[in-house]
Amino acid sequence: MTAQILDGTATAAAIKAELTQRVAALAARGVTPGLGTLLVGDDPGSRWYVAGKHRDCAEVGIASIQEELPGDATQEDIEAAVRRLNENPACTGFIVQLPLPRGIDTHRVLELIDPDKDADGLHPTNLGRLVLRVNEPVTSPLPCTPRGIIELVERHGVDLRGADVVVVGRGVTVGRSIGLLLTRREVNATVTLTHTGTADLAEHTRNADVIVAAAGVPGIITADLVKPGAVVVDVGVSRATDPETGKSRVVGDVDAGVREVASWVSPNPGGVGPMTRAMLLSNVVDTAERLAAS
Ligand SMILES: Nc1nc2c(c(=O)[nH]1)N[C@@H](CN(C=O)c1ccc(C(=O)N[C@@H](CCC(=O)O)C(=O)O)cc1)CN2
Repeated sequence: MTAQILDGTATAAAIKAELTQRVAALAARGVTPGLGTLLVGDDPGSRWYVAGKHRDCAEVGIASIQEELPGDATQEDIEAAVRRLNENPACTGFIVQLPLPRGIDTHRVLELIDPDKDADGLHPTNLGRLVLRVNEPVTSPLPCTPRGIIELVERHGVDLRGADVVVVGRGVTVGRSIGLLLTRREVNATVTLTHTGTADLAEHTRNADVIVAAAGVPGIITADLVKPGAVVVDVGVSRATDPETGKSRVVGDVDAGVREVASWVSPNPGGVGPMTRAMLLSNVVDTAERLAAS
């Protein structure tokens, strides 16, 4: 068996085309959604990611609001910038690009974001809403990567209802939050969360219909850990030097050999990353639509 590809680049492009239509419909009602970003310091990687978010915005017609602070900005400077974005009526939702410089209390900064403007969907209030409102429609921003993973899998025709999903990794952006979405009634999967303290990882993954690999350990998911025909989503982002080109490149958690066993595999890069970006835009458009309807 050679696995089929869960193509995040193509799926994200389709979602962006849908969002372009929704933004045009909002524009016809006099509403322009705006994404704000706060970038602190001059890390080239973070700058590149932020630039990508604004390119995505331009593509679908979302306005861009950019706040930038130098690397020696104080906690107070950063919190003041968050308050400006909270109060800016042109800003429908915003993100604080992570990581923040050493010495900054990141939790304090992130908790200051107005939950209704939390485009990353990771504010404690929004995660708490997902915990508490399990049987109600979601009316708050959703965590982008988990939402992107579910969209990626479902848009390729994979039915998650009743599926046994094993998540590997307990980080906040994926491991901790994805179960909140997968176990909602509209998805109805059963979720096992594994981590570095799991006694026998293989025992869990070998029984899984779907594996979400978000451990950040290159190649941790090898073919012998995968049930034949399972769906494997590669979320891990590590960097390694390519021995042929000498250049740094992204390496995921899923070993190449898994493609011989699985039914579907997400490439990395080109899988979950582009979907996360598309879901950031979706959160902004969803919020703008909710505001326009209220
Ligand atoms: N406030 C946030 N900060 C950070 C986040 C986040 O979601 N919110 N995530 C990362 C960086 N990031 C977005 O900010 C991000 C990383 C990677 C990708 C992506 O599409 N990657 C490509 C591969 C790119 C490469 O080859 O280097 C892919 O997977 O195909 C998008 C966004 C930390 N900070």
